[in-house]
Amino acid sequence: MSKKVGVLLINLGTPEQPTPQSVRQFLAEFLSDRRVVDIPKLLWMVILHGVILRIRPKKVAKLYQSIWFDDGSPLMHYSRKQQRALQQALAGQDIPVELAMTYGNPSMVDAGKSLAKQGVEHIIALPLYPQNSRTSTAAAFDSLARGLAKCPHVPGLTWISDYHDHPEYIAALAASVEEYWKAFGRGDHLLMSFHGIPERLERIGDPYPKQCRTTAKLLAEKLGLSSDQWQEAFQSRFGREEWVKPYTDATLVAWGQKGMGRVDVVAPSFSVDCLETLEEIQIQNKEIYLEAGGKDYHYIPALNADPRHIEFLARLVNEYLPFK
Ligand SMILES: C=CC1=C(C)c2cc3[nH]c(cc4nc(cc5[nH]c(cc1n2)c(C)c5CCC(=O)O)C(CCC(=O)O)=C4C)c(C)c3C=C
Ligand SMILES: [Fe+2]
Ligand SMILES: [Fe+2]
Repeated sequence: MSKKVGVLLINLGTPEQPTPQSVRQFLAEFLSDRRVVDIPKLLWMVILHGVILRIRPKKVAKLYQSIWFDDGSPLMHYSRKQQRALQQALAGQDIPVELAMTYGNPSMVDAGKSLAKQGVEHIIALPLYPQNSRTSTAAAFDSLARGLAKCPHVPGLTWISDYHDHPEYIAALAASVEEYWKAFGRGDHLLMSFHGIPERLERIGDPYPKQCRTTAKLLAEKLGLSSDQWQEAFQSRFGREEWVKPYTDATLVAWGQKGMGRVDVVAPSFSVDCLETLEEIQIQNKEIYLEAGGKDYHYIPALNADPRHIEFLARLVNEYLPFK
């Protein structure tokens, strides 16, 4: 038995415009998701609507403005590029590729309809999160399930839960670091900065932090780095809870205060560049490091639509093909 297969690339979502209204709409949907914030619902709704959505959108809209591209949000720009490139890579196999966001547009429903129109009866869903967390991957799964609930029938489904230790993913990351070093010289230390999650979630079984540590170790091994040449850290802390440590910003302050030389930063939990890499890592964290006394700081871009990344994604899809 064989059915036509299609690929659904999934990422987080992003505001339509770098304006407070648009950012508020995005944050309201994202931060209302119980997979992302799981404190008691009534309390959280009061904090979210009473405080956070009144203050944060204005501040964060300015940050988006500082990195916005001519054609929109960087996350959307690179996600579209990935979709087109993967579509091309899989064209010979007649496998269509659609893009959907967990929050906002393009929606799961629109992407599903488009795949159905192209005759797809089995979807390979590929969340572009190398490491699996309830706050990202599981949230994407819920969003897909909500989308499918609106469809007349549910197609076959293959869910790629993570690829944090896939040798070709590690090789693509290592090649991007080496290429960067070849073009711009090499720092004394490599900081691998992953998006953080609350520490409490790791204690109750979220596999994400452990998978990040594995990715970091494998990348260091592939690059031939000794333990004093690299470190992993976790960024983008939100709220008052303790998040997984070490924190990226605190690490950079400590390194700067020691008067360390050049630091290179790579972000292996981000498939595409976005606010958290282009603004938080490339702008904010650079300032933090230099102000603390560090000498030089470079951000190594995400894999985005790099040919090696697309080749890896095409291979991953092929490894998960249900009908061989
Ligand atoms: C409780 C808060 C958050 C958790 C948990 C969280 C997990 C998480 N997020 C990503 C990937 C991205 N997050 C991005 C932005 C972003 N993240 C949070 C909060 C949590 N994330 C907020 C509030 C924001 C918006 C910006 C802000 O207000 O500070 C983005 C970038 C989006 C963009 O438009 O560019 C990405 C990507 C992962 C992978 C993850 C868990 C592993
Ligand atoms: Fe986030
Ligand atoms: Fe951030």
